[in-house]
Amino acid sequence: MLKVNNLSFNYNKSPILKALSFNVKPGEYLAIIGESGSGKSTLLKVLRGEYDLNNGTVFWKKEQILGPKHNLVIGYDFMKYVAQEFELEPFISVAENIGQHLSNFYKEEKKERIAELLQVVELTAVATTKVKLLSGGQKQRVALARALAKAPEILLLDEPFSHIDNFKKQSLRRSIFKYLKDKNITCIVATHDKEDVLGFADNMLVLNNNKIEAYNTPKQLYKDPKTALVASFFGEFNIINNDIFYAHQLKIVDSSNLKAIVKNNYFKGHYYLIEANLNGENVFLKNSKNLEKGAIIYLQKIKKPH
Ligand SMILES: Nc1ncnc2c1ncn2[C@@H]1O[C@H](COP(=O)(O)OP(=O)(O)OP(=O)(O)O)[C@@H](O)[C@H]1O
Repeated sequence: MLKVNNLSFNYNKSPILKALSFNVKPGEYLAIIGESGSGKSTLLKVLRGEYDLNNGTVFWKKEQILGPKHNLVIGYDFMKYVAQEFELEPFISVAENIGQHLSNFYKEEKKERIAELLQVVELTAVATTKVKLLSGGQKQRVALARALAKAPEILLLDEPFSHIDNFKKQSLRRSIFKYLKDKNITCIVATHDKEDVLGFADNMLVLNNNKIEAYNTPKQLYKDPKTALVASFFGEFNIINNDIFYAHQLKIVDSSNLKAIVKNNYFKGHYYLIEANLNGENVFLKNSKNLEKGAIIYLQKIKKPH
């Protein structure tokens, strides 16, 4: 179990993380979300021992994670971290980068391990290509495979799919998260993208104002977002009479006391997102057809989220 107890951290005077406490079980996937600058990357770095804490403790099983004041070399062997800027060796091949820290003593095992990881990150076709010739997204996948090479107990990932194109992203996510579950690797991922979370993460931690604003399963937070920040992670939402409603929870009806004027239509594929003005406030709803600007519509809240 990763046990984070009362963790506080500042780079200088102003606090970045204040009194955070949470646990992550072996094999669990915890997603860290929050606005840009909320401290997601900082939290990952602190968890790997890159900085000394101002207060609190972090333990993995019986071992305390400590910062540079206590360790000559930053980091721990059982934990791997993939930063937003991944550091690879540009002049050697993809396979060589992945196997860089694997022992040459067991040549056959090393070869098999590299082949397995190339498959997980879907890079078998470029195994012998020099890394400097790869795209940003391919490099990101090499960094992921390299972090997995020595089978860490915990993996810390900062925006792991941010450089990867939409065609590849979904299959890659499924492949990576399945691999991590199969191998019981604990995983903490900082992300902006709900697609990294929904269907994969066991729990979600929302950082805001230096603190944990919400911590629960993605399903629970989706069904009952207590704050606008949590709701905004999942999609367009509205606050009507102090209640939060997603865009799909507003329906157009023949008449109601929620009278709105259509301002804009956005084509979204299988639906249109309609922006309308309701008593001076912007509201968003989903509709199968686009609507004329200026049209008067009546809305009904179709489902209370909780
Ligand atoms: N090395 C540093 N020294 C001083 N301040 C820093 C340092 N790194 C980050 N910060 C500050 O700490 C705060 C949190 O930054 P952090 O990168 O952890 O946020 P984040 O949530 O990961 O953001 P993003 O989603 O944009 O990556 C920001 O205000 C940032 O300016």
